[in-house]
Amino acid sequence: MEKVTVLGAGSWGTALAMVLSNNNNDCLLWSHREDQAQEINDHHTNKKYLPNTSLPINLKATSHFEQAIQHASIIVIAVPTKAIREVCHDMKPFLMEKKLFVHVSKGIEPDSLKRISEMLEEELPANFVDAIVVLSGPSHAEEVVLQHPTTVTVASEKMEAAVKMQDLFMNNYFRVYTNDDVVGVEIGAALKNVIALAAGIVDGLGYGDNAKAALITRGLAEITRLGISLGADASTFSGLTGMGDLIVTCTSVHSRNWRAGNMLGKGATLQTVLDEMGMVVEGVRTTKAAYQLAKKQQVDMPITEALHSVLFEGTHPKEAVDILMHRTKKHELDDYKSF
Ligand SMILES: NC(=O)c1ccc[n+]([C@@H]2O[C@H](COP(=O)([O-])OP(=O)(O)OC[C@H]3O[C@@H](n4cnc5c(N)ncnc54)[C@H](O)[C@@H]3O)[C@@H](O)[C@H]2O)c1
Ligand SMILES: O=P(O)(O)OC[C@H](O)CO
Repeated sequence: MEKVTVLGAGSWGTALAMVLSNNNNDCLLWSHREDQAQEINDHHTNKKYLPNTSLPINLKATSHFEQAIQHASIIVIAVPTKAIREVCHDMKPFLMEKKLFVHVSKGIEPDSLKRISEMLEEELPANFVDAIVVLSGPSHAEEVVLQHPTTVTVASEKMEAAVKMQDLFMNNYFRVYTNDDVVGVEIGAALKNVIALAAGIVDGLGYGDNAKAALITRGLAEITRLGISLGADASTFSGLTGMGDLIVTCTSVHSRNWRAGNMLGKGATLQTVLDEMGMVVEGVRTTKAAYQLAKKQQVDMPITEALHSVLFEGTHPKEAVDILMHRTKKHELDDYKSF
């Protein structure tokens, strides 16, 4: 039994805290909202994020940040990308010993163009960091809490830490693989949300399965190109955190990114969509970051560019699809020659 703290009591933090509690760990879930921590402790529910779910009795919650940090030497960070720096910054005064940090967020920071593990490295004092691990893969919280079979990957530059987290999370419904390609895992995790937004848009426009298959396949090609330019291993993108997560996010009604795209495709404005979702839609901010990163790396990312023009430049989704369809004709494998 390990002591573990999960920071962030949204859908994913709560689902992972359930996995850890089911595995008989002493898991403390931190929420920045006192009423939510109280609901979890008193009623074993988290109705806003996981309606109809009974949480394990051995799962405890707190809104006391210092208590949460001091509870464990394993800290799972499950807040949206936008909140990563703030949470790490707030942690600093309470770090008294080396800890193992696992992050499960899927995004890239606009402007700095940093991946999550790079943000953690910048924000957390190195003398208190035992290791940084990323956990990612095709995994909707809604299915994990039903204990439906799910597979994910843990990646770290320190393989023994990845193996330790594999053992901590793994059980009969949650299968965990290891990988040492942190860049590939984080780039796949973040960029699949961009493609999922686009997949939702084409569904919203009523274009159907051919268009979606095209987006997933050509989306994977541009994600792979970007990843390789940043030093990732090409084969990571055909794994769980690449193709696997693209499939689940582009095809599931559980996906907030797909749902947001779907509303956009049906004519809603971005602001209306974000107001109605009430949960994080990582792909919006990551589209901005991916667009900037593609320019910086001089990598051709036409789908990302098209989505950027829809989200931030007022292009109508139908027009963006037309632009993609009228790109210069080419050999299908041209892109792969530079891999
Ligand atoms: N939901 C899933 O199925 C799933 C699966 C895999 C990965 N993820 C990733 O996990 C991350 C979190 O997603 P989620 O689904 O749990 O989001 P969510 O919207 O369901 O919950 C986010 C939680 O973070 C809290 N939060 C927001 N800003 C905060 C701040 N500044 N300080 C502290 N807490 C703050 C919110 O109150 C909420 O409890 C995202 O990067 C997402 O891509 C989600
Ligand atoms: O609901 P989404 O779109 O944030 O996707 C959730 C997970 O990342 C799927 O693996």
